[in-house]
Amino acid sequence: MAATGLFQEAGAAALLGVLFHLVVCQIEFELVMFHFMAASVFGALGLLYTVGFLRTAILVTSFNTALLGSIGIYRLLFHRLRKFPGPIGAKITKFHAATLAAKDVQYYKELAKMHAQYGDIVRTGPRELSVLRPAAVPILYGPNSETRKSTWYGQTGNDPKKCSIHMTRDFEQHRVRRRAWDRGFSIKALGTYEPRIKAKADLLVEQLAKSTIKPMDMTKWSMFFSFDVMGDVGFGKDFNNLNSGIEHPAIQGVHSHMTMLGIMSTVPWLLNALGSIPGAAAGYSEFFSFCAGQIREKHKTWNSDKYPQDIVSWLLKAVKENEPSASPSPEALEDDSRVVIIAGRQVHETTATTLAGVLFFLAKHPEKQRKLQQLLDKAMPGGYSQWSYEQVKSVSYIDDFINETLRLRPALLTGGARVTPAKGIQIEETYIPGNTNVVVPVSLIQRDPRWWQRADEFVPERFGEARDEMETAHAPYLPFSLGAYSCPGKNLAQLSLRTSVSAIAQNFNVAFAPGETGEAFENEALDTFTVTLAPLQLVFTPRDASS
Ligand code: HEM
Repeated sequence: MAATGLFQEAGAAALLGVLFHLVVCQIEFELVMFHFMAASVFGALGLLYTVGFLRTAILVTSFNTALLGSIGIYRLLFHRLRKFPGPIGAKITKFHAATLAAKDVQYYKELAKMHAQYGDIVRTGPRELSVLRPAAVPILYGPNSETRKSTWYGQTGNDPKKCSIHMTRDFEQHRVRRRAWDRGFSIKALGTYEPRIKAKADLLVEQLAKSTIKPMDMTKWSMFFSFDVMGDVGFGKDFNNLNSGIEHPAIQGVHSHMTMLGIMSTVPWLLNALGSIPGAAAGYSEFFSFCAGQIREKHKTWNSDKYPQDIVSWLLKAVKENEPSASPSPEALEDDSRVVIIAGRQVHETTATTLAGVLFFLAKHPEKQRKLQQLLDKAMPGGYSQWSYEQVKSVSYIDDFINETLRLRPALLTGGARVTPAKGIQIEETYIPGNTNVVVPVSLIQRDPRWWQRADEFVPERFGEARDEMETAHAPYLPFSLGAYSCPGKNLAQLSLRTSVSAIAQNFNVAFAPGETGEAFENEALDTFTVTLAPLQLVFTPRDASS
């Protein structure tokens, strides 16, 4: 009799598990996963206290087995994406992606294998598709796109009043807040950053001159340059990386967590849930308190008559003047200030990885390096002492070099996922249902030989004199993303890159250090949302001494 009762209770728990799934599969459950997990633990403890261990174990097991079974069957057989091809594991759970990412932290390579096996549109998660078609680019990322930021952006919490612009999923709130950011990147604002960036480039040149004694790891030094620029232009602070040759302590903690984050952020709710556990973000505490301290200091020394000299001051100005574009709370302002250095919870070292990429290609293609140097020499015959940003901008080959680097080595390998509107979207012959997370794998589409001639070769000329011949205008290219959520820092990044690359190419001949082949740098980039690079040992020979 007791056994029958227990059996009935287990059946009821299983039924509850299935019903629970049927209710929650209608909502974005990822965002309340932490609350569900916490409630489950308390519920199980309550049961343990009232009905004892054996019955609790049976009830919990029945509920969870039925819940997971129901989820698995639904996702495989009844889900609106059931007809899309992809690995079975990916159709059932995003932990499949986490397992692939954990292999070598090179998810983009796993994604390439999946596309080779399953075609242009692959189901890479229960409600996620990866689409390798140029037609998808304007539909997902174009200025008129009806898609929105996907669940991935809920990983630091989903309250638009508290999160940064990058994690703001509400379209209207995002649009209004972007104005404060865009002011910090206006032509006039960039004009105030320009001499300070040149000063950092001078410091870098000084340090590189020492490489004749000892090769320099340019993965590291590109990072030092770019963080010093962001310290100055972002906060009005000297991070002192270039002088000391040591990473600022506030960013060390963030850096050491990148691999783990690269893996965990493949599961949209995991970081959100872990981040809700007190103490889980301890690695970030120094960085968080650094940013909070900077805001406090700026509040104290605020002078409303002074033209803002850095990006955070532009954001603070919007707050002080009660602008609609202002960060809506002190928490949101702090999170925004963190975006200057990191996006989401990943280090925002996009400019650094691009600079290191340009230096890699300079060393790998000496003939292209010479071409760049000759063009710079022609524009500034008096050498570096005659350097001017106007002249650098007149050398369009420098932009071609940067663009080609960003094509072959985009700083965001996979790109941001977007969620489709309720009515769905049509990409050529394929209808993609509503409420689906869709991503275009940037690193794959920008190398696809169907749309790029000599796709794997480094040919900067495709963005310049060979543009028509190589049909560049028709090929999918989106290293800064496009549309409403595209990078507001693009012009600043270009300013930093043009300044540093021209300074290096004018002053030095760049070559691989003895024993360095560049292979590890080329092939072992880690996919940690933004990319993490292998070391790159280079030597910089002063040009007047060698050429
Ligand atoms: C070569 C350098 C850079 C590249 C390739 C790059 C690329 C990107 C991309 C692809 C996105 C879209 C991310 C997404 O869809 O989730 C983005 C967003 C963003 N970037 Fe950059 N970025 C660069 C430099 C910068 C710099 C220097 C800043 C200055 C702070 C910056 C600030 C931002 C911000 C605030 C966003 C979020 C925009 C929004 O959600 O509205 N970026 N960037």
